[in-house]
Amino acid sequence: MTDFLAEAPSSAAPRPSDSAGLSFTKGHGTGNDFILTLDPEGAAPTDASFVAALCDRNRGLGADGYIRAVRSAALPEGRALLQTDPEAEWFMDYRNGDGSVSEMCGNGVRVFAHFLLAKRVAALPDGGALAIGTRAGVKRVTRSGNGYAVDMGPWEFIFPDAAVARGMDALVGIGGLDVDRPALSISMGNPHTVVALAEHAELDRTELYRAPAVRPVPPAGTNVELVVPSDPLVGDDGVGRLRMRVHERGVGETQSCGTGACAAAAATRYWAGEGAPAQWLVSVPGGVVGVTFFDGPEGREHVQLSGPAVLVADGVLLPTG
Ligand SMILES: N[C@@H](CCC[C@H](N)C(=O)O)C(=O)O
Repeated sequence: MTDFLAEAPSSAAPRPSDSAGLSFTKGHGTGNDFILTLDPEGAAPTDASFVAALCDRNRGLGADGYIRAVRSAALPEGRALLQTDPEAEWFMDYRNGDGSVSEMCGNGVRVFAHFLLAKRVAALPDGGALAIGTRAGVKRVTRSGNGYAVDMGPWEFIFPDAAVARGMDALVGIGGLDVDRPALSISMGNPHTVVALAEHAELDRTELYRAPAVRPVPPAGTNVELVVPSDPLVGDDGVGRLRMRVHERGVGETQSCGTGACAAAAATRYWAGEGAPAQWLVSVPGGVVGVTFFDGPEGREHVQLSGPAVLVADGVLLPTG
C-alpha cells in the first residue's frame, strides 16, 4: 500500500476522513490519465499538496489530473449551472497534477462520463446525451463509435483584436528551437496557445519538459500546443489532419490534451481560411482524437471532440503513515 501521504507536508495533506479510505478509479483518454473519485457530497480532499502528492508519478499514484465527481447541488459552481440546466446532476471538479484548478478537460470529460456510467450513478439512453457540469459550463456527452463525443461549446480568441488583425497574437520560445514562433491564443473554456511548426523533425526535437515562454501570457496562464499540419492538409476524405504535442498548464508534457486538440484544429482552420474542412483528426503521442466544427443551437460555431475513454483499475487509498 502506498505511503505517499506520509511524505506530503503533514499540515497540507488532508487524510481521507472516512476510515474506509478514499475510493478511486484510474482512467485515461488517449494516454491523458486521471485519478477519479466518486464524491457525491464534495467531501474528498482538494488541497493542492494532497493532489500534487497523489498525482506524483514517482512518489504517488501518478496521473495528469485528479477529478472529483460531485453532485452539482453540492458545489456553488454546480448550483449556478443547475439554475439554467437542471439536467447537469454531476459536476466534474477538475484539478491538474500540481493541484491547480482548471476550467475544463476534454479528455477528462469523456473519461468522467464513462466513470459515471460504470459506477451506475448515471445512465445514457441510446441516442441520448449525458449533461455534465464543468467550470466552463454544461457539456453534453454522447456515445460515438467505441468512445464518446462531447459538445465542447464555442471556441473563442483570447486576444481577438490582434488575432483578427494579424492571424497571430503571441510569440513563443520553445526549448530545442532557436527562434521564437508566432502563435494564436484560443479559449476552449480553458486557455491555449497554438504554434504551427513546418516540419515533423522540428516537432520531434522540441523539449517540452520545460514550459514554453509565451508572450503575452493569457490572464490565467496557458496550455501550449505545437502542431504540424499534414501535407496536404486535407485528405481525399475531406478531413483535415494535424500532429500535435502539448505542454499543459499545471502538468508538463502530456500524451494528449482534448481541449488542446480542439484549439489546435480551430487555429489551423482559421489560418487555412475559407474552404477549410469542418472535420479534423488530431494525432497526439497517446493516440488520435476527432474534432468537428458545427453550428450550435445559439447560432455560434461549436466544437465537438470525440475519442476513447478507458478505465484501468479501482482502488482504495488508505492512510498508512
Ligand atoms: N488534458 C486536458 C486539459 C487539462 C487542463 C489543462 N492542463 C489546464 O490547466 O487548462 C484536456 O484533455 O483538455
